[in-house]
Amino acid sequence: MSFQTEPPYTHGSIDRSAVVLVNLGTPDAPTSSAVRRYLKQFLSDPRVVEIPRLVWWCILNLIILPFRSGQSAKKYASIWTREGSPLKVHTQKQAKLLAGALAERGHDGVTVAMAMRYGSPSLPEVLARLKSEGCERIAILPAYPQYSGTTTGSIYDAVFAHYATVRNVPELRFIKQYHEHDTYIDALRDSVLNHWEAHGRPEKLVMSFHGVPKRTLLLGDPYHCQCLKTARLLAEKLKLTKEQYVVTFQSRFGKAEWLQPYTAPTLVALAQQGVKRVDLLCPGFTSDCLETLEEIAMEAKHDFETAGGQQFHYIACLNETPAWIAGMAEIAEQHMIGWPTMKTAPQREADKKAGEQARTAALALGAAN
Ligand SMILES: C=CC1=C(C)c2cc3[nH]c(cc4nc(cc5[nH]c(cc1n2)c(C)c5CCC(=O)O)C(CCC(=O)O)=C4C)c(C)c3C=C
Ligand SMILES: [Fe+2]
Ligand SMILES: [Fe+2]
Repeated sequence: MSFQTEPPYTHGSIDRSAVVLVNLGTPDAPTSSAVRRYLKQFLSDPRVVEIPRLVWWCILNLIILPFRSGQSAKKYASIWTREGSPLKVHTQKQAKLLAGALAERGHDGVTVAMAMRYGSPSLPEVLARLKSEGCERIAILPAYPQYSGTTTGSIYDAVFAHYATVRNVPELRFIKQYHEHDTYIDALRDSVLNHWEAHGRPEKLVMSFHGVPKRTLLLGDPYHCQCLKTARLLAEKLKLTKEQYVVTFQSRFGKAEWLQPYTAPTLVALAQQGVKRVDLLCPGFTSDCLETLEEIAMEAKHDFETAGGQQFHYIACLNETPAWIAGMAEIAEQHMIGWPTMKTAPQREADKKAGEQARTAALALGAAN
């Protein structure tokens, strides 16, 4: 086992801190070949599909990739923007705004980067860049409020795998979950209330989370419980009764049972029961993406209306809303406690001088030897 070549260690160098906002990833283009590349990497992750590897390799390569890549590419094409894939565009903007929010809160010398678990920019390339920029403290901030082994757990795997090749590993902090964090719940509440102020209230609020196989719940994954907690806290902040909202799970993949109730059949049942208007939000997604813009705002809307529903309102994800940017800054800040990111100007000047002195002393020692 050999490690990556380290830059020479220099005494007194000023270490930076970094926050890495990590999202799932998305294809580079809405084409069959780009989607195939993305799906191959994503669906080959044993955290995502827990089927014996050889069996899954055959299913993935012989059935899923040949058929799904083209179908998914058409869906991606329907939501693609001039700037690119919505998931990537939002994550990039969030990272930039988060840097500004941290600076406004008095943090200095904190780099904010964004990375994708699958596709680009990849975690290894971003972590390597941060090292070359002298970031000696890294906080990993997954874009997922609820922990699941399939998402956050997989980000951890990729971070560990990267640093397994590095000799001088930075100090690492991992933000595991923020499903009950006040700033997150408040940001969700604000976006629902803003929507209601502009468009009036629905008969039912549907909170749709991405699904996972039910088996993962039975095997100890906390994701389901965390989704229900988020929903309960949001409902409380909105002062909703149990009859006024419903929690559902979307994006089922394959034939196995996933978390229930499923979103689309629930919407059809509501329409058939005579519910005329539903508002739907996806609290588990912090940025809009294929699963919200196509599967929900287009397909699920169509399902509801075809079954007799009259008004389907999709409430956008938190994206770049100021309340959520401030929320992310607060969450990141709480995980950077003890890091020297809050420095006064005299402290920075003193650090600089101490660094210069240490370098001069190291050079003098080198010359004497
Ligand atoms: C195969 C199993 C899958 C599991 C388990 C899974 C969990 C999971 N996913 C998200 C968030 C997102 N998923 C997205 C797309 C997507 N998800 C799967 C499959 C599983 N997800 C597939 C095959 C796809 C690709 C699209 C398709 O072909 O249907 C996205 C959107 C990506 C984008 O480019 O916009 C997000 C976001 C969570 C939160 C989660 C478990 C909690
Ligand atoms: Fe997914
Ligand atoms: Fe989907």
